[in-house]
Amino acid sequence: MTEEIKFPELKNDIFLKACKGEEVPRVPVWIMRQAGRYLPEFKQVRADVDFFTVCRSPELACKVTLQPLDRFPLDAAIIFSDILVVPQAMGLEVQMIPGKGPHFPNPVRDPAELSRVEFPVNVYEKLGYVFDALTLTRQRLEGRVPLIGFTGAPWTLMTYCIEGGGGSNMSNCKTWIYKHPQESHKFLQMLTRVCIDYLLGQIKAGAQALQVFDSWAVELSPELYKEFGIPYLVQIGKEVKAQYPDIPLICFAKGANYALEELSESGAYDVLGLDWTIDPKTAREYVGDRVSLQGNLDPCVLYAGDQVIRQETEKMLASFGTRRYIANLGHGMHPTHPIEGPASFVDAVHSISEKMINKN
Ligand SMILES: Cc1c2[nH]c(c1CCC(=O)O)Cc1[nH]c(c(CCC(=O)O)c1C)Cc1[nH]c(c(CCC(=O)O)c1C)Cc1[nH]c(c(C)c1CCC(=O)O)C2
Repeated sequence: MTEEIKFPELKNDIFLKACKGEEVPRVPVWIMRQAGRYLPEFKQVRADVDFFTVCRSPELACKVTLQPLDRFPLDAAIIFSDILVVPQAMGLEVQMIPGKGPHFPNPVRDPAELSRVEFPVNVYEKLGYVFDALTLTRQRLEGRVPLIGFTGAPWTLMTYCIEGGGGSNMSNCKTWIYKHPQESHKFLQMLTRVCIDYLLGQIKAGAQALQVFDSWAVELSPELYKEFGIPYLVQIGKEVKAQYPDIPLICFAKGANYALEELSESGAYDVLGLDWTIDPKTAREYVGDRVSLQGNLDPCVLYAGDQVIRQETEKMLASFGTRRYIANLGHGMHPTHPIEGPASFVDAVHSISEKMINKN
């Protein structure tokens, strides 16, 4: 194992403090997909370079990670990459088709094809470029804010591997679940192992917090998610925590509001992310004081102009309160969002929450 890398001292730790439920002078805010196509400077980088080439070039990945931070006073950076680098590391081809999204030319349609999936994976060999991007970015951040690493959750990754892309009704993947439950568990367990090694590598490379994205949790019934989703999320959180108890772990299981209670009781995560389909007070009732919450402004609010953004942000803050809370959207930025949207949102979170905290 390599020696621990030396990094610049952290100057803004309010995001890390909120993850652990400590007091903060204002509510921290970052935005899912804060680097992306709504930024002209991102589009400029992408004009000449393919999406996964950006991911594989530490200099470029670092550059686009820092772009939103140079525009907005965000309280955390998230490394520029994609959840689909994990299937790539397992030998599956993934293309990013402009205007359409990810595409697997040869999805794993049948359990007999599991032999095509490379396992075990040496993440240092296959995903070393992500680790290099994290180390470089943490250096270049100069301690401005903490750096978040991430992975897709096993269930969400499995849906892409089997369906070959988004936008389907998950019929192939659900056929696996219903018809081949054992093989489904086998595939999920393989993905879980790689996710754990990948997250541990990200911490060693400089990630100061980690988020697990289960973007397609919403596709499973509560009963199926309990069997095919939650246990793997818990395994990931527990194994990473066993080695790095101080690194905050965030779980964003989009649409699985019914899972909040169980996830909060598992002890595997410090923070649970919410989309906009749940009222903050209801979410807090489910999770008690066991975890911090993150979210959950409807991304479409960012189309509505400064006044509406401030009004909706104020309502959101009033409902979450300022403790054990990280402001974010309920899902990622859209490519069509106006650039003024995040500016108003970030400023509203900071100024309104600061007033709320000073009143107390
Ligand atoms: C499901 C998922 C993916 N990727 C990711 C998820 C989970 C989060 C979510 O649910 O949104 C995660 C992701 N993808 C990207 C990041 C970067 C970090 C950030 O700024 O948040 C993160 C955290 C960059 C990206 N990943 C992608 C882009 C846009 C593609 C481009 O630049 O051409 C970016 C900036 C492409 C991508 N990658 C993926 C899809 C479905 C798409 C197409 C979406 C679209 O076109 O809007 C898979």
